[in-house]
Amino acid sequence: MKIGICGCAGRMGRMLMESVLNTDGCDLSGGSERSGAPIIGRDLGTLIGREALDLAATDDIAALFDASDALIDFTAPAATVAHAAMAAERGKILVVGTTGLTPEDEQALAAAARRTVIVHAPNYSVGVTLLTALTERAAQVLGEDFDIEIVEMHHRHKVDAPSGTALGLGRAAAAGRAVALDQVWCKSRDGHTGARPRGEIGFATLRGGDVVGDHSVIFAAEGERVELTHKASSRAIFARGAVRAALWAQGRTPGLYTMRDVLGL
Ligand SMILES: NC(=O)C1=CN([C@@H]2O[C@H](COP(=O)(O)OP(=O)(O)OC[C@H]3O[C@@H](n4cnc5c(N)ncnc54)[C@H](OP(=O)(O)O)[C@@H]3O)[C@@H](O)[C@H]2O)C=CC1
Ligand SMILES: O=C(O)C1=N[C@H](C(=O)O)C[C@H](O)C1
Repeated sequence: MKIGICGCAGRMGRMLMESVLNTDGCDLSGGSERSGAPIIGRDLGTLIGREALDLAATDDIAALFDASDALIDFTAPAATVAHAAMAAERGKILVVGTTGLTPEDEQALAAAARRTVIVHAPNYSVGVTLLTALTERAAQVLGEDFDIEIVEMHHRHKVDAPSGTALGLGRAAAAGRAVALDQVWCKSRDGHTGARPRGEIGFATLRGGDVVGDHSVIFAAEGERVELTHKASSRAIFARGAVRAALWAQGRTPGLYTMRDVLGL
């Protein structure tokens, strides 16, 4: 399978190229960055500290899509929406890791997925995908006597909050309680907030240093507390999961899939 990487010079883009090159059955077809980026024209192999690959970073997205069976996109919301439209036009598989999408961006992805296969997950690690399934089940079993709080910490460069994973965990908890997350969430607190409403799902965001990604879901009741935690110490886990998702997507019916579909969770 020929896989192209959108945002190839980013923290995840570099990891993704490494992962494609290390995976049997995958070939790296190229990598893109935005027009005018200083990296355009640079060899992708030397970009990740390997031998030259004779593939240059490009801003010619159409050419990259035409050269690829699947694209993996960990970029920024506006770029991801444009890439989804191009994947739909050209019938290419798209694996999206970008977070911070607006509801309108998510609708654009869903529209594109009527014409091609799109996998979209805020976190491609096996551990977080399991944590998501466990969160849904725990919320269902524990019920509203347990207050749910989701705490996340990421590196100082992260631009969106709460993290896509935290919101995904919130959605799973809400699904376990058969409610819509946006009816019960509290994304931050400040000042005289009043007592905590029953049924609320709260979020707390920490940023600092080089933390790859920590997430905890806390179920707190009178007399007991359950905490489910995942800590990522390498971005390689996300990259491996995304490449696995691209391979899984081959031959699927057009639609919008998640990492839970890929892992059967
Ligand atoms: N789902 C998952 O498992 C994970 C998701 N993420 C998410 O992935 C995204 C990227 O994270 P990260 O790699 O840390 O961020 P980076 O900022 O390091 O990388 C993003 C890259 O995409 C580039 N880019 C932006 N617009 C375009 C465009 N139009 N065409 C091509 N490239 C473009 C950026 O360029 P420039 O710098 O010029 O803007 C940058 O090089 C974030 O949304 C993050 O939350 C991260 C880890 C795991
Ligand atoms: O920006 C990051 O770094 C990460 N983003 C994802 C998110 O927003 O959940 C996943 C991971 O935790 C790393």
